[in-house]
Amino acid sequence: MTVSCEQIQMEMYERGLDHSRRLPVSFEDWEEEARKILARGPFDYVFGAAGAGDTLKANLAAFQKVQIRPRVCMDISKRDTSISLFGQTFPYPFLLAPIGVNSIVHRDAELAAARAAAKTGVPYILSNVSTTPMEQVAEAMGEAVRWFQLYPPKDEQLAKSFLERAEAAGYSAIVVTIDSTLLGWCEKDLANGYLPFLHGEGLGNYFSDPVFRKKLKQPLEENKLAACKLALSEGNNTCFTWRELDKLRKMTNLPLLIKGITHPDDALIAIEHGVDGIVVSNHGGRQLDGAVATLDMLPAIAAAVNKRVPLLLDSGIRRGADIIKALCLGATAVLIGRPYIYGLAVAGQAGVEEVLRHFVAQTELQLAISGKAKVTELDESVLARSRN
Ligand SMILES: Cc1cc2nc3c(=O)[nH]c(=O)nc-3n(C[C@H](O)[C@H](O)[C@H](O)COP(=O)(O)O)c2cc1C
Ligand SMILES: CCCCCCC(=O)C(=O)O
Repeated sequence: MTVSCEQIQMEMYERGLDHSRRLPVSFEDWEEEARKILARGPFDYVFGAAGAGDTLKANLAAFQKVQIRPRVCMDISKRDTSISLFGQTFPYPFLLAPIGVNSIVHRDAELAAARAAAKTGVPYILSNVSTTPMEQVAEAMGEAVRWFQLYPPKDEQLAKSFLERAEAAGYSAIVVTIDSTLLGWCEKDLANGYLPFLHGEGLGNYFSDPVFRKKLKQPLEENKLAACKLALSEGNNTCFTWRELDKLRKMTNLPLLIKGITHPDDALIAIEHGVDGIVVSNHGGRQLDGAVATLDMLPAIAAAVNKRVPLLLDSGIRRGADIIKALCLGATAVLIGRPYIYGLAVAGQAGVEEVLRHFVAQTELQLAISGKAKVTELDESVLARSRN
């Protein structure tokens, strides 16, 4: 049974009476706690963005520009935050975004995030560059819903192997990320000289893959750095075009989403190439600095796509209000990124659970106070026309 926003709020007020049990509430406080706990390299890796960070800032500003126009005296006693995607019903309109290398923020890494997602009923998208191999994460999640994110490697046999392993381990959709065929210019990481993959972090799926291991000139244990560099070079797949997407499409019957779309024309091309869903994303401002904010592009993409496939959105989701705004502008669901990683850094699985409970409560509360009882009733009429 799901808990209501009132129950979650009451529990938080009561727990707050006991100072020793307090956890952060706002995104900014989780971030600040994580900053205190983590070493500079890992913190900057998560916090940082490409270049001057203009896109990261634009993502957040785009949400502030949109305002909700509430209606009052509506019957909001029975609230429904559930959505349907690919024939499945999910209790909330959000999923956990694929975020790699969780081991740099907490020793339990992806296992903690995945367990928290499973416990809360939120689908988990496991990153291709997780530290924990996908089979171990699947085992920790039992029957809970999980999707697998792929950075398409240059080697098609390796791509096939990743997809086959994901399907065998019960991942029920594939998210192909296409905005990161080169590493972004992340100034903090360059200044810190910190790229976790070169330390062997985030390569659990590669190191456990038989196709990848066969490609190594020396056994992994004898030359780990060479293996790390090979994995990175597989992921830096600048030859990936729509033709390669066609090949991936043929490799799996699972629903396939493309992540990293910000242009309506690319959304249409992706549909022509058989994708089942689109994630409107600029990678949280970590790739192209100066790129458009995702929320700003959502209406044009939604108009072009015209409900042929579901749209998901990420980059800048910090609170329940952001989720409501994205849904009003045409998203079926959103992905939560940095907020849950800060929860993981601060308190492991319990921290991710807490962050997710806040999103659960806020989504329901914001929905209700907007005057709507179901998230599926949200549309542009709920917003004030004061964008830009
Ligand atoms: C530390 C970090 C690692 C990430 N790793 C991946 C990844 O492995 N695969 C992927 O598709 N996106 C990755 N992303 C991008 C997220 O999936 C998502 O698009 C982004 O976090 C959304 O922006 P936000 O966190 O500002 O809301 C990563 C983001 C961060 C912050
Ligand atoms: C092929 C390796 C790409 C790693 C990018 C990790 C990531 O998505 C991020 O840090 O952002």
